[in-house]
Amino acid sequence: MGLVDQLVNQPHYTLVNQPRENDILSHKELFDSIPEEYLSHKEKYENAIRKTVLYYRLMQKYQNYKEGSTILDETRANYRNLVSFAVFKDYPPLMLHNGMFIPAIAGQGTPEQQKHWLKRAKNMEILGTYAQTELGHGTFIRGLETTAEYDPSTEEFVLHSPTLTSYKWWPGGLGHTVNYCVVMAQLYIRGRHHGMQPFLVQLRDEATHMPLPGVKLGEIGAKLGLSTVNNGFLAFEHHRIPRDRMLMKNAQVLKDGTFVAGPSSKLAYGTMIYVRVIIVNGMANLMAKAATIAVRYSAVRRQSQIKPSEPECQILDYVTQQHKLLICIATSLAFSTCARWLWDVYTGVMGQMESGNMDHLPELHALACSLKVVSTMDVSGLVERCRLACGGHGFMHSSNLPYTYGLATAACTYEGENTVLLLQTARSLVKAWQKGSKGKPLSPTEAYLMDKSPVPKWENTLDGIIAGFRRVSAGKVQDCVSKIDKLVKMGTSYEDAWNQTSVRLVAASEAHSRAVILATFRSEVSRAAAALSPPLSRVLHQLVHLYCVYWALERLGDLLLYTSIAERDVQELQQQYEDLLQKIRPNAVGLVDAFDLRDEILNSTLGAYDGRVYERLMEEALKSPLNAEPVNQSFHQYLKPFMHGKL
Ligand SMILES: CCCCCCCC(=O)SCCNC(=O)CCNC(=O)[C@H](O)C(C)(C)COP(=O)(O)OP(=O)(O)OC[C@H]1O[C@@H](n2cnc3c(N)ncnc32)[C@H](O)[C@@H]1OP(=O)(O)O
Ligand SMILES: Cc1cc2nc3c(=O)[nH]c(=O)nc-3n(C[C@H](O)[C@H](O)[C@H](O)COP(=O)(O)OP(=O)(O)OC[C@H]3O[C@@H](n4cnc5c(N)ncnc54)[C@H](O)[C@@H]3O)c2cc1C
Repeated sequence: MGLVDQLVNQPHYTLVNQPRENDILSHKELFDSIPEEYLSHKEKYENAIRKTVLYYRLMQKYQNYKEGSTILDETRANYRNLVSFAVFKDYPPLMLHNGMFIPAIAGQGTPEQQKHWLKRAKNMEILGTYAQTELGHGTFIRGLETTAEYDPSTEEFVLHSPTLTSYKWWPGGLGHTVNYCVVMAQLYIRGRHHGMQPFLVQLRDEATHMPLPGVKLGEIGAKLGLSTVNNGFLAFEHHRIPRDRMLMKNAQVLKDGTFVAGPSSKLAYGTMIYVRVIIVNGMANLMAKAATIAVRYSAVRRQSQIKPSEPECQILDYVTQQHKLLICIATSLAFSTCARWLWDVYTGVMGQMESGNMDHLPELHALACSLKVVSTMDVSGLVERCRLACGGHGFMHSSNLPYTYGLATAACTYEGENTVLLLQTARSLVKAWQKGSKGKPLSPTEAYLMDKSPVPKWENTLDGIIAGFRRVSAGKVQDCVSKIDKLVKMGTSYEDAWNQTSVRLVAASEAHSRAVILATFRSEVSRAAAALSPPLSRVLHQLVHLYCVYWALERLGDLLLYTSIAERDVQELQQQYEDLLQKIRPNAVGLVDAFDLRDEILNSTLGAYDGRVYERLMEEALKSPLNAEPVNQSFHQYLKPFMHGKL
C-alpha cells in the first residue's frame, strides 16, 4: 500500500484540496498570522509550543487520538506526520515525545512499567525525549560517559555526568519542553560495568517545571533547521532515581544489585532500529511534498521559448526539468513502498523476538541501517534539486523548499550518521559472504551474494537491471573481502584492514541497498498494480521503469565493472530513459496531485493547488515587518548621517 492509498484511507483526509468543514486543518488558529521567519529565536519556540498544544488537542478530538495510542499503526503516524507539516514548517518540540520517548518505553519497559508510564505519556500528562548522544559522543555508543551506579543500600541508581563531554547533547525537546526522558547510561554495580542501559528519568518538577536538584538543563542554540525542536543539553550531578526507573524488559537489576543480562546486549539499541524504519516513510512524505511543490510550480512557471515563433513555455516542458523532477515522484513512491515493506519486516522480527527468536535481528538491523541511509541521502539531494529547479522563488522560505531540505538533511545525521550506518550494513554483508562461502544459508535479502553463476548477457529490462545491481553488490562485497584478506595476510590487523577498505565497504553497502530497493519497489508495485485500473497500473509501472533506468544510468561505472553491459546497451538505456520522460510528462501534475497533499500541508507559495503563485508570493512578501513602513528608521539613524559624511 503506497503513500497515496494510505492518505486516501485517512478518516479525516479529503481528496485534493476540498477541505471539509470542521476537519483539523480548518482550524485557522493552528496557523501563523506572521510567518515564523519574522519571529525571534525565542518567539519561534513559544509559538511552536502554542501550536503544539492546539495540534494535539485537535488530534485527540478528531482521531480520538491518544498520542502513540497505536504505535504500530503507522498510518496514523503518517497522518500525524503530514498534518504536522501544515502546522509546523519545522518539526514540533514534541517530535521526540512520540518519535522516541514512547517507543523506547514500549520497546524497553516491562509490562508494569509500560502500563504505568505509557498511559501517562500517551495522555500527554508527562512529556519526554530520548537522551543518548553526548557532547563528546554520538556514534560510538560504547564510549558514552554518563554513568548510572546502583546503590543497593537505598535501591537507587545514581546518575552522574563526570565530564563536560558527558553532557547529553541534542535530544529534541530537552531544552525547555519535556519533564521526563529516557536516558541511555553506562550501568555500574559494585564497580562492575554492565553496558548501556535505558533509564526513565524525571527532569523537571511536574507542577513548576523547574529542573530537579542535580539536573542541569538548557538548549543547544540555533541550527541549520528544526528551529522549533528545542534540542537541548542535560547533565546530572549525582542524581538519584529509584531502582524501578531502569527500563527492565531486557536486562534487570535486582534489589540486592544482582544483574540479570538480557538475551542480547543490543536489545537496548532497539529504539534506534524502530526510528530508522520510521524515517524511511518520513522521507517518502518529504519527497512527495517537495515534488508536489516543484512540479506544480514547473507547470505554472513560463520562461523562455522552445521555438522562437511560440509563446514562452511551461518550464516543465524542458526535458532537463523533467529529468530533475520526475525521478522525485518515483523516489517518493519507491520509499513509501519500501517503508511499508520494511515495516512488515520489522513487525515480523519484533514478533519473533517476543518469543525469544533473535535470528533475524541482524538482518533487520542491516536493512534498517541501509534503507535509512539511502532514503535520507537521496531525498535530501532531490529536495535540494527541487529547490534549484524552481529558480529564485525556490530560495524563498515561503516556497517551503528550504525548510523541507533542512528536515531531510538532518536525517542524514540523526539516528545514526549515514557513513556509520552503511558500515554497519557492510559488516553484515562481509559476514554473510564469509558464511555463504562456507556453504551456510544466508538471509533472504543477502542470499543473492552467493550467486556464482556466470555473468549473463546484459538485458535492458527491469529484471536485467535488478540482476545487474545484485551483481554489482556481490562483486563489490567480494572485492572488499579479498582486499581485507590480502591485507591481513600481509600482516595488517583485521581492524586496520577494515579501515583501509572502508571506502569500498561503504560503496558495497550502498550497492546492496540499491539492489534491495529496486527489487522491492518493482515487486510491491507489481503486486499492488494487479488491483488497479489499467491506466493507473501503466503509469505506476512507468515510474518503476524510470526509477530503475535512472539508477542504472547513475551507476554506469559499476555496471560496466561487474556486468556484461555494452556501449550499445547504454545508448539504448539512455533512449529508454528519455522516452519515459516523454511518456510520464503528461501525467506529472496528476501524479503529484495524487499524493493528495492539501495546501495547508504543502505550506508553499509555489505549490498551492490553485497555481496562484505570483499573488501568493506577493501576499507573503507584504507580511514582512519591513514592509510596514516605506522608510526604515535605520535610514535616519545610520544611512543619512553616513551619506552626508557625518558618521
Ligand atoms: C521521529 C524521530 C526523529 C529522530 C531524532 C534523532 C534521534 C537520535 O539521533 S537518537 C541517537 C541515535 N544515535 C545513533 O544512532 C548512534 C549510532 N551508533 C550506533 O548505532 C552504534 O554505535 C554502532 C552500531 C555504530 C556501533 O555500535 P557498537 O556497539 O560499536 O557495535 P559494533 O561493535 O559495531 O557491533 C556490535 C554488534 O552489534 C550489532 N548492532 C549494533 N547496533 C545494533 C542495533 N541497533 N540493533 C541490533 N544490533 C546492533 C552489530 O550488528 C554487531 O553485530 P555483530 O557483532 O554480530 O556483527
Ligand atoms: C537534528 C538532530 C536531532 C538529533 N536528535 C537527537 C535526539 O533526540 N537524541 C539523541 O540522543 N541524539 C540526537 N541527535 C544526535 C545524533 O544522533 C548524532 O548527531 C549522530 O548520532 C552522530 O553523532 P555525532 O554528532 O556525535 O557525530 P560523530 O559520531 O562525532 O561523527 C562525526 C563524523 O565522524 C565520522 N565518523 C564517526 N564515527 C565513524 C566511524 N565509526 N566510521 C567512519 N566515520 C565515522 C562521520 O563522518 C561522522 O559524520 C540529533 C542530531 C541532529 C543533527
